[in-house]
Amino acid sequence: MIAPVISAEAVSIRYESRDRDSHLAVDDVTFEVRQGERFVLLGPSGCGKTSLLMSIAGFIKPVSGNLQVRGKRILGPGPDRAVVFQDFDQLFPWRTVVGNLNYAAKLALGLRGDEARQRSLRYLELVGIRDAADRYPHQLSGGMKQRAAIARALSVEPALLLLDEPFGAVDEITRTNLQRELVRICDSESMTVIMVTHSIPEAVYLADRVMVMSSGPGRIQEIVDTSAIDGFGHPEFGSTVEQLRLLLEDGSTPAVRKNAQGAQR
Ligand SMILES: Nc1ncnc2c1ncn2[C@@H]1O[C@H](COP(=O)(O)OP(=O)(O)OP(=O)(O)O)[C@@H](O)[C@H]1O
Repeated sequence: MIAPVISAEAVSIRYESRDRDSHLAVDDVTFEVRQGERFVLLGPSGCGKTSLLMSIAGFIKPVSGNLQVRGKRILGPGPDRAVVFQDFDQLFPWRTVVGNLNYAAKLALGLRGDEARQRSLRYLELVGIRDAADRYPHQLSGGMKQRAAIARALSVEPALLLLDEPFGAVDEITRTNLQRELVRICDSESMTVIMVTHSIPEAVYLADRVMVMSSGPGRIQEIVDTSAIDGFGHPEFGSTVEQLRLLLEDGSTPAVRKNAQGAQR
């Protein structure tokens, strides 16, 4: 049997600090993410979504539990996992925007010269900043930097893409384009995505499954199957958004609980 792309078993994350007691951010979380799946983490601010994503990226070590990528324990970051952070400053400041993408194409795909540049420009076009290709990161707005980081991550077509609220700073039209493009690329490349968002409609649109977390410390509340909903116009789109909203607000609703149980595949 093929190992899941990500397997988290009883994972807990704790922050230690000198000036206050240690803080349990994520408590005993167990889930799996399969090949080609888009798995979205949804929950109130501070429930540990970013911490969990960063531990999958290999930047944070859980205090207990077992976290594996394709059956191997995660010991640190790796080229199999591309990350787009919330932070705007993710690009190399000494390279132009297209230079940043070219460098990634060289490292990840072995592309150079015109082949790399043409590919990079295609992805910049996709996120709507083709005209800024030859600018340096400090010459871009926050939203443009974020789009460049997304273009760079998508352009190397990683096996696992980790996205932390990637579309928060972009305008509505670009956001819709990026969402659509993400779905297209994931489907055509069978790319696996784990994504944090605060937007319930975005979660329902993008996800195959939504993991709803509760806070204090972060635990899994429900894992809801949304894979049948293939667009904003799907007849169950609105009701699923509403169900997730209620789930976030006050724990659970019977309808969502029933769906979620079916979804625990
Ligand atoms: N470096 C750190 N040191 C100490 N505590 C931290 C650190 N990073 C996060 N925390 C705490 O861990 C908890 C989870 O934080 P995290 O950023 O993972 O939550 P989140 O769900 O991603 O929040 P948001 O939606 O606001 O981004 C919070 O209580 C936060 O204050």
